[in-house]
Amino acid sequence: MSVSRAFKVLISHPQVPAPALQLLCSRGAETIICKSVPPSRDEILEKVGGVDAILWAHYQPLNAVILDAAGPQLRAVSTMSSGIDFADVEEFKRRKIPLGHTPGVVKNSVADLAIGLMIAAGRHFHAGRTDIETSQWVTEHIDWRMGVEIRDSVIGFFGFGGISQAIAKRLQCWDVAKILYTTRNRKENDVDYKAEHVPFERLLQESDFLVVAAPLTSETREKFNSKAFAQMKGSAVFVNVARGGLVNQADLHEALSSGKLFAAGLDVTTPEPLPADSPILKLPNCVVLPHLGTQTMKTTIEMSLLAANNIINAIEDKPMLSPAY
Ligand SMILES: O=C(O)C(=O)CO
Repeated sequence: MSVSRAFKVLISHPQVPAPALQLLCSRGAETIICKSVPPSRDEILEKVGGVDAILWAHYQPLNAVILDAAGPQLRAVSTMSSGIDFADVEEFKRRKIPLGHTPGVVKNSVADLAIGLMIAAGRHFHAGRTDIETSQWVTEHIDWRMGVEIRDSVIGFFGFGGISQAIAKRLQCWDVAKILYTTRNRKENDVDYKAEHVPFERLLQESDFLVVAAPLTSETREKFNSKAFAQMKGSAVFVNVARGGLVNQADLHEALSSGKLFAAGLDVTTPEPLPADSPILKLPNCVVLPHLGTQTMKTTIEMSLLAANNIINAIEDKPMLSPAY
């Protein structure tokens, strides 16, 4: 079924995959595509006036300034992301503008990457590479670069949404000792993953691998700070695939450099991009990636299609497939 009249959609980034643009066009959309990479706020503000919908394909602030510039006819916005900490959700609610996002389709690629970080951090990928580059390859030492294994480990999740569940699903055949998670409320489907809902303190104290995969909110900001790291095992591996803001990075640096924490794997940092001289990059026991969680073509196409379908539904006065509020 096609919508009854043509509608205009601002595409905030020129590299949004073609299938999403084709889908929108097949449903009567005129797409107005921004050309700048990285996206230019000036270009967005110049082109957004009068559009019916916006496909927001990056992490810049999505706030009243954009909504004002778009105008009162705006009927739908969807991000191409799971996290929406860059969007002023209260402003969308106040204006009753539907806002969509794409959590359901990011989980698999982020889960793969999280397991990669658990292993990369637990098994010294970063330090091992540096050892080769600095001719410190000393295999004759039996205790050289001893790592920790996922097998027989307690895996803890802070947040137990789609990403954590996708990781837990993958780990079912890794012979883990136990899966724990902390969320505000117990998840009914935790039995599917043999996962136990525990208070935050227990999660900290018992996890051998602690994976952060929760939204950044005022409640979760810097939840992982010196007080939290002090309660974790000295042999623990800390992994963050959510947002850098959940972690006090200076406190994490201190915990890693003082040996209070064994290792960390980070796909997200504060700030992003991380400056090349950031102290966290100098730590041998910290693997840092430049926010690559969803960087596969398969997932990027799925995200763009879900964002396009969110917009089409809202324009057709139907609920978005994946509403953010
Ligand atoms: O989709 C998101 O919000 C991500 O940050 C994926 O890494």
